[in-house]
Amino acid sequence: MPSKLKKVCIIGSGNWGSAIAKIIGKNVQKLPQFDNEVTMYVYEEIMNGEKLTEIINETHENVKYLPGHILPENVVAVPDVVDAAKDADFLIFVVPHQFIRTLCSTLLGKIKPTAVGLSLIKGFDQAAGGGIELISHIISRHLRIACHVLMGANLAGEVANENFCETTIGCRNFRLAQTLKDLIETDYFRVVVVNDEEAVEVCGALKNIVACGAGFVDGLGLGDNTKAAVIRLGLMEMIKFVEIFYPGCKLSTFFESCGVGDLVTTCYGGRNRRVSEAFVKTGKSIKQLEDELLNGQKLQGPFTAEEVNFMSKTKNMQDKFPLFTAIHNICAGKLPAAELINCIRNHPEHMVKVEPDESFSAESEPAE
Ligand SMILES: NC(=O)c1ccc[n+]([C@@H]2O[C@H](COP(=O)([O-])OP(=O)(O)OC[C@H]3O[C@@H](n4cnc5c(N)ncnc54)[C@H](O)[C@@H]3O)[C@@H](O)[C@H]2O)c1
Ligand SMILES: O=P(O)(O)OC[C@H](O)CO
Repeated sequence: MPSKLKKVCIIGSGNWGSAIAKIIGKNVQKLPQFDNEVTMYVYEEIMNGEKLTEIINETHENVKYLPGHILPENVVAVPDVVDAAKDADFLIFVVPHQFIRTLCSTLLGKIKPTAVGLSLIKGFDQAAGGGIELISHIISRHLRIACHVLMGANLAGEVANENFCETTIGCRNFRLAQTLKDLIETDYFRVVVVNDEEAVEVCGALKNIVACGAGFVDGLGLGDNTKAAVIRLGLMEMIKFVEIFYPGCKLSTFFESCGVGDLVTTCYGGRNRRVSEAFVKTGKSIKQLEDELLNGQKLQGPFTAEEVNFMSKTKNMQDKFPLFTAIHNICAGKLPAAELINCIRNHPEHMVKVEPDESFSAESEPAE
């Protein structure tokens, strides 16, 4: 008789995938409704002549993407994504966004039709017709399963160190919300669940563009006031983006960990910031720096900036997103980084915002 215990598969084993595997691996051991074994799809690589999956299963350490942290022994590395996912009731998607379509094609028809997805992937993909598509929507559409999201101020290394932080789950299904929270939450990793799924996911994707801007500011040596301006204008463009393309989302979502929280952490401690700073200081390309500095980890910001720019250009809306546009042009080598501030100096957010009511006009006109 098949087991009634719920099985979890983590699709991805990079820096964040491995950190979340550490949490989920421990949590399932405490939750009676879950099977003890957690499968983790590992994109196979050879490290010093040995397969990464074999190293992980023998030493319980992902020596390439999360060295120095021991994963629970019930997390089993599997090199074939179908083998890893086929029996799972919960699929945790945590690969760099550029790989999601291929993985979905491989998984189509090979997973449980009742499986539930949770995407931790920060990014978008281009949609036909000049727009963007949310990663959770790509997963839902391709695999015909529900897919919720988790985004937050969560630098993987700090989470793996068990330093306190918060995260946001976007889930409209009330019953599932509690199960997902139980699966993810620990005493150092606190989860807030909101039902504003799209806004949570858009925040997670767009903050990576802002992080590149913060890195350019650091590379140019402009200091913390300028960085604060980039963070604030970035937040305003994130809100504008959601207002235009995902109407009905809530402003309050931007005050969750997925919003301002993630903007702060990513603009000070993230990989997008670090590579963007080096881009200004060294003059090397983003791709070259990604290869040199990240040891196989992937950047999401420059890709996302390109995707968002493609959409705003197609829809003739570049003037609504001057910061996102400038960051894309700098990443693409079309604009010198030093031009960043000139591009945002006259940002629409700097317009006078006081309404011309009676009291305003009376006080502002000098008396005759
Ligand atoms: N690292 C973080 O601090 C962090 C925190 C929160 C969210 N995220 C998000 O999580 C997602 C995954 O990031 P990450 O940090 O775990 O990954 P990562 O940057 O460490 O990426 C490397 C991963 O990509 C895999 N890979 C390489 N080529 C592949 C291919 N062709 N097909 C499939 N996989 C391939 C590698 O094996 C490795 O597992 C991203 O969207 C990221 O924005 C990351
Ligand atoms: O290192 P980054 O720039 O990919 O950011 C990592 C996380 O998204 C921070 O929450």
